[in-house]
Amino acid sequence: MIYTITLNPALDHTIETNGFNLNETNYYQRDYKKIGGKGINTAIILNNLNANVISVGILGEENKHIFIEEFNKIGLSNHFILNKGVTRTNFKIKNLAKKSETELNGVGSEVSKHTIHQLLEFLEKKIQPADIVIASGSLPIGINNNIYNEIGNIVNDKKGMFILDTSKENMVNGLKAKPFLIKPNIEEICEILNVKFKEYSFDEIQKMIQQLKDMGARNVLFSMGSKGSYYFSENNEIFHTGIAAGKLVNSVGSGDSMIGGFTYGLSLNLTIEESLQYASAAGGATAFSEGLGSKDEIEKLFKTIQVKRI
Ligand SMILES: Nc1ncnc2c1ncn2[C@@H]1O[C@H](COP(=O)(O)OP(=O)(O)O)[C@@H](O)[C@H]1O
Ligand SMILES: O=P(O)(O)OC[C@H]1O[C@](O)(COP(=O)(O)O)[C@@H](O)[C@@H]1O
Repeated sequence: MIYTITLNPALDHTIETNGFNLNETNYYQRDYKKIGGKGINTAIILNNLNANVISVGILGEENKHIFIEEFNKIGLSNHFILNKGVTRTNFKIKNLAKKSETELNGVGSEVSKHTIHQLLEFLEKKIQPADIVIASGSLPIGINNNIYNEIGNIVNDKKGMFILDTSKENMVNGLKAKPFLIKPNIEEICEILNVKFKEYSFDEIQKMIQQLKDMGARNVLFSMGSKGSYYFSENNEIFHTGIAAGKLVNSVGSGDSMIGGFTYGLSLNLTIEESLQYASAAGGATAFSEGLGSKDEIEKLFKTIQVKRI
């Protein structure tokens, strides 16, 4: 079984505008809302690919129905602990003229100790050897930044495989549980290592990846948006994966989809090259649609992805 954990889900509200000026009244052309949050996005991709996945996490009582209705519609198994208040809305402002995306994410309602305790109890009871557990995203107020370390330790005790996708101190602490995989982009690597966010040479990147491994990461999938990705394995192999060709529609969720595609390959015991092809195909399929990539699109793009051992 694959579990995805989303402690801070979001309703993603995309606003498309031909441009706007700060401190003025502006009008936008179109908007749409999708359920989101990193683990939920990854679970939807895995569900689209017909993998055995359960989406787990915390939802605000007040707008839970929006998520539950969508889970039921797409047939996604789920187990969410309900918390007082509302699940946050994250605004994604797409400037069509400038081809730029600006994100304004909510911090989320405060989560009670009892809620998080219930979630940890559920994981303790359910996780079996060889299960894959993917924990992703930021933390709402009230949750200790050591939580991904705690979850990782539960997964390790149960002999499962732990995958972690988060940032800053949540990642620094989570790395102590030695996750099988992390998938940072350059901005996240800079935040974790506390260095300036800028362009780095490949040699510098390799040193930064080694630092992440020294902190606990076993394998690192370094994603670079439309420049593809590098996979640095625990056996010191390096693979470069190219991207699918297509028209960018909305890249929100591409990173989460990439983790979904890669995990799909892992769950089927595919080769590392094939898993990387699924990772890039899923990321691309999502980038080329308003929501998340469909099975048909991912399978179609899969065949076009080049993976090269460096
Ligand atoms: N415009 C794009 N065209 C094709 N593939 C893309 C595009 N944007 C993202 N992807 C795919 O999705 C992966 C993850 O995207 P990325 O933007 O790096 O993630 P994140 O949102 O976590 O920073 C990329 O490595 C690539 O394979
Ligand atoms: O939990 P965080 O880090 O605040 O991020 C949540 C946001 O990230 C997303 O999961 C998208 O993430 P990616 O674009 O990195 O795949 C959105 O659905 C959501 O709004």
